Amino acid sequence: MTTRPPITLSIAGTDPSGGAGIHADLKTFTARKTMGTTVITALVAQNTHGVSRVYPVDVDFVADQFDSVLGDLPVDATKSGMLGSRDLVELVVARAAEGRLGFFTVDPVMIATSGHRLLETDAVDAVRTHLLPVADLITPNLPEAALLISDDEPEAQTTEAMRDQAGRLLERGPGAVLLKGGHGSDDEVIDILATSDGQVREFTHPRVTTMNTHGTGCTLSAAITAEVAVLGRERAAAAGGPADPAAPTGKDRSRAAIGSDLLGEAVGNALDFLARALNSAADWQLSLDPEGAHGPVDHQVDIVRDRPA
Ligand SMILES: Nc1ncnc2c1ncn2[C@@H]1O[C@H](COP(=O)(O)OP(=O)(O)O)[C@@H](O)[C@H]1O
Ligand SMILES: Cc1ncc(COP(=O)(O)O)c(N)n1
Repeated sequence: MTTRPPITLSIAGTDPSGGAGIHADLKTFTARKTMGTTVITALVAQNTHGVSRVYPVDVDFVADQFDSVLGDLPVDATKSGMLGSRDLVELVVARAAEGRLGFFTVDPVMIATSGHRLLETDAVDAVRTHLLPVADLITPNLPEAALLISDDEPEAQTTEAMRDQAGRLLERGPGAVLLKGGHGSDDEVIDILATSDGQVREFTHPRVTTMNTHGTGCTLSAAITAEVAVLGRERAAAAGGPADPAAPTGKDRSRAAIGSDLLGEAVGNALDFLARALNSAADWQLSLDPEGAHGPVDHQVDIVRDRPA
């Protein structure tokens, strides 16, 4: 009998300094016990001080990367991060519609914490109208949620307003919305998960006092994606079902297989992992020029280091 680990895919841009984007995603996929694969959308020169330049990858080469991964490997769950342009958003929508991405998390990355635009303005509408409906889960932060509702929607300032916006985003067609409250300033961070079966869950964590929050959104969406892959395969094995169905896993199929209880468990596990990673790196000073630097979280927090730091 052959076996295989859960397989995850990240569609995103790079971060050579290792804290965000594809780099954060692959580390997280590994830390959360899946085999990570990637489709790279843009090469980004960035570090803990911000983005200096974006070098977009040609659409046809992104398509070739999709063919390489999806033509060969049975992907259990996928996340998208930085897509950059409208053409790339449309390509990802087309690939999602083919039904080989497994459970599909969309992190609607628009602007880096440092303020640099990572999604062209004319691509926002394609995300709203075409990408959201093919997602099983979207994970906007407070400014992204407002912009995905409309150009003049204000950012939510209260938990009630977050619940309301999560509900309105569900109307755009994703299977679930995790509205992240990391951009607030309260002592507690509240994240709201609303699913299309009408359930709403609130997750609360103490705010960690740290400058090292670069890549938290990437890490969280990758961790949720990995958890869904792991839990989904565990459930399928426990139910005696085929681990690798011959038919593609279409949108309806992955939504049906991943109920809101499993998704709630996956989000809870992923947020706990992120809290450990944030706490572990809270006092890190990595940059040669620490003033104003936003360092990464500790993706390795659960992996024993056998040498002194
Ligand atoms: N200082 C912090 N303390 C605790 N959790 C945080 C902190 N900053 C971010 N998080 C967690 O990381 C998640 C993603 O962060 P957020 O800033 O909302 O998104 P993004 O990185 O996409 O802008 C939040 O939902 C929250 O759970
Ligand atoms: C390639 C890439 N994707 C996403 C982010 C957002 O991360 P953050 O909001 O923490 O800067 C980033 N900086 N770079």
